Amino acid sequence: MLGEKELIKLFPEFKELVQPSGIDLRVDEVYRQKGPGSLIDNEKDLPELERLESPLYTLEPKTAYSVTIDRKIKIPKGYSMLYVPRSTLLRSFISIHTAVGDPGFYGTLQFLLVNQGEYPFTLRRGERIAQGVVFPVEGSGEYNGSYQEKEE
Ligand SMILES: O=c1ccn([C@H]2C[C@H](O)[C@@H](COP(=O)(O)OP(=O)(O)OP(=O)(O)O)O2)c(=O)[nH]1
Repeated sequence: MLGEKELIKLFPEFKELVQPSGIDLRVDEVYRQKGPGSLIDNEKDLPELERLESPLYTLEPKTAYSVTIDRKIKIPKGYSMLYVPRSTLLRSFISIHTAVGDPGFYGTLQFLLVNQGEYPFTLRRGERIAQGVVFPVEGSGEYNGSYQEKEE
């Protein structure tokens, strides 16, 4: 796992968010599901989303939300990222579900956030909700899938 010094070199645009062993990630937009979806023969039909008004998001009990992270990230070739929740959210009955960040990915990260509790939870746009931890990967190629965005 990479530490602070290496992380600042690899992710200079996240400098102020670098922690001893990861990068803090802040919530940007929050969406509710608006319709059905499917995955059949690897054909994706993602559910329609409805954006919640910011900056104060009210997360209703037993409800799932799709959330974006507040700046685009470039994962350099030769490295992967895993995303883990901020423990304050877990202590508040909020879970965050994430996948792997691939070498070469550029774009907006999107996580699933679920209020598992019995009461509403209020989250402000820009709060830190997760941490990305980075590992070197040997012999990797680069991600070029459907969520890859064009680098500016
Ligand atoms: O929780 C996560 C984890 C990763 N990513 C980003 C970075 C990752 O490189 C990219 C693609 O993730 P993955 O390979 O898991 O997605 P897929 O469904 O297999 O996409 P594709 O079909 O385009 O390969 O999405 C997220 O937005 N959220």
